[in-house]
Amino acid sequence: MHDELPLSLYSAAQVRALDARLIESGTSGFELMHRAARAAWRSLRQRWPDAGALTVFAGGGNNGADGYLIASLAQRSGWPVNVYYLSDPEKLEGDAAKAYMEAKGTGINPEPWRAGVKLTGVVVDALLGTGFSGEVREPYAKAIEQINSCDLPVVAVDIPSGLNADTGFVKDQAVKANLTITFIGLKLGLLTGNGPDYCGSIEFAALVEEPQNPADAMAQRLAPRNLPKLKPRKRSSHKGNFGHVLVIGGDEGTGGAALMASEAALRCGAGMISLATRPSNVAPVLARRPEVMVAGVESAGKVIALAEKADVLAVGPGLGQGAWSRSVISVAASREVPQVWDADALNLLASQAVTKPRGEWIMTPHPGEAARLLRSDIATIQSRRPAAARKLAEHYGAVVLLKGLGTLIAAPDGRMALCGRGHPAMSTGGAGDVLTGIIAALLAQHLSVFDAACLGAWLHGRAGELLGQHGRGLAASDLPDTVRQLLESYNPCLQ
Ligand SMILES: NC(=O)C1=CN([C@@H]2O[C@H](COP(=O)(O)OP(=O)(O)OC[C@H]3O[C@@H](n4cnc5c(N)ncnc54)[C@H](O)[C@@H]3O)[C@@H](O)[C@H]2O)[C@H](O)CC1
Ligand SMILES: [K+]
Repeated sequence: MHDELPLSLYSAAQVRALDARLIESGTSGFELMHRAARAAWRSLRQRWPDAGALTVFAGGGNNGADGYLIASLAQRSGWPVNVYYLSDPEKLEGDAAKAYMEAKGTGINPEPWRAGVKLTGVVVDALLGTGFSGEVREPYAKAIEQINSCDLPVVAVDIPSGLNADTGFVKDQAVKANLTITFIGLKLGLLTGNGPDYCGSIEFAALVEEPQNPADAMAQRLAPRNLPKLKPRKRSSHKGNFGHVLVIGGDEGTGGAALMASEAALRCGAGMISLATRPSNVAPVLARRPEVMVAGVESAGKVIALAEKADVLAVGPGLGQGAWSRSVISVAASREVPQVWDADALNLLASQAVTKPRGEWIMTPHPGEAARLLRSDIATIQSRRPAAARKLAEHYGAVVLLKGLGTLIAAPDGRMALCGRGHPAMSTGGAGDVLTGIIAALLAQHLSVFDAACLGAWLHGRAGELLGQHGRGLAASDLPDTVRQLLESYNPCLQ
């Protein structure tokens, strides 16, 4: 996966600002373009050394200019090159005009793109980069369709054309690349939403030596080198040092969800785990996990006593939304201890059947729950994931873990992280309940709400990848053991 990529993630506008700063500080834009073209050509040749030919689709801006320069490099290396332009290059200005002239100077004869032109070798998508906005206009849309229908390798320059670099959203169509080489700043949209499906593998070229300043970026990508850590355990430790998690959930018939959350909290190191659930779930939980202090509760009364002993609450797994659910969740809302709310807890909050908790808390909505919480719809949420996560965080005063490809973690103070880990095999019942338990255990072991959400997301996603290697049929209850091993390998229990 992408662990060698930079940690800072940028919007297109932030990259353009970085660009401008580099140019102001003396590096010419044309020089940056040459560096970009050389980096792209180097990656392309490494990946397809025997392709022997290039077909470049050039747009009407500097992304197109990159394409002209890449074509020049290929031409000089003896590869036959076809360049098809989507905007009249004679109208290009500044550096882009210079790039076009350079291509012509190497004997390239760019032609206007039209449907049915012949594609050979490796296809280079230099149509749209950070200057793309709105919906892909014609004839770009048809050119993208032709690129996507050819069975040749496709390299996207900076961004797959048609992909929104800030949100990872694709409105109609975008280039489906085998490889994306992106420059100066890694764009957030390449790693979230539709981005991973369109980028193929991602390579990054900084083009300059200057280290990146995270303050300039929109988000930080989570990787082993920047993950939050639990403190090593003293030999004199006892279970009270590692917190008492109370899971509130498990309506009739959904006790398994509450059990999985409890099991995950256990496997992630919480000192004690209690579970407040429907009485009918008590026996099966005890049978499976005697370590979990399970109590059958009919309504809020008994939950209050349990909640008073808990350091952390995990609310929602298998909770349901009926009268019993509304009664027991009201206890959580009244408590000040750190909490993680998921699933039906969020649905009850969205329907205003309960108020949000009083203390620090984390919500872990999937896009559907986020839509309900924002009175919106899934398509809208997915079209602006970063903004949706941020809006939820501000509105509810919570750390928001917005699930979906490229999980986003947003804090009310504006911090944002992205977890690129995960696997399609994790699309299985219970995976979310396990995440809730993991996060609760990390809160119980004294991580902050933002750090617990970040580390929890990463452990969960990475464990899913490891188990996903065995294909479909990943059972959510397989995750906690793998998470436990991952945690130990990344953050050893003893000094
Ligand atoms: N020093 C630099 O600037 C460097 C830039 N790099 C490359 O340049 C692009 C950004 O170039 P820019 O000219 O700002 O924009 P684009 O080329 O991405 O796009 C502008 C181009 O696209 C047309 N357009 C915009 N939206 C649409 C749409 N919805 N449908 C159709 N056409 C659209 C617009 O009319 C213009 O013609 C950056 O990505 C890099 O590739 C260098 O790599 C580094 C130095
Ligand atoms: K592009």
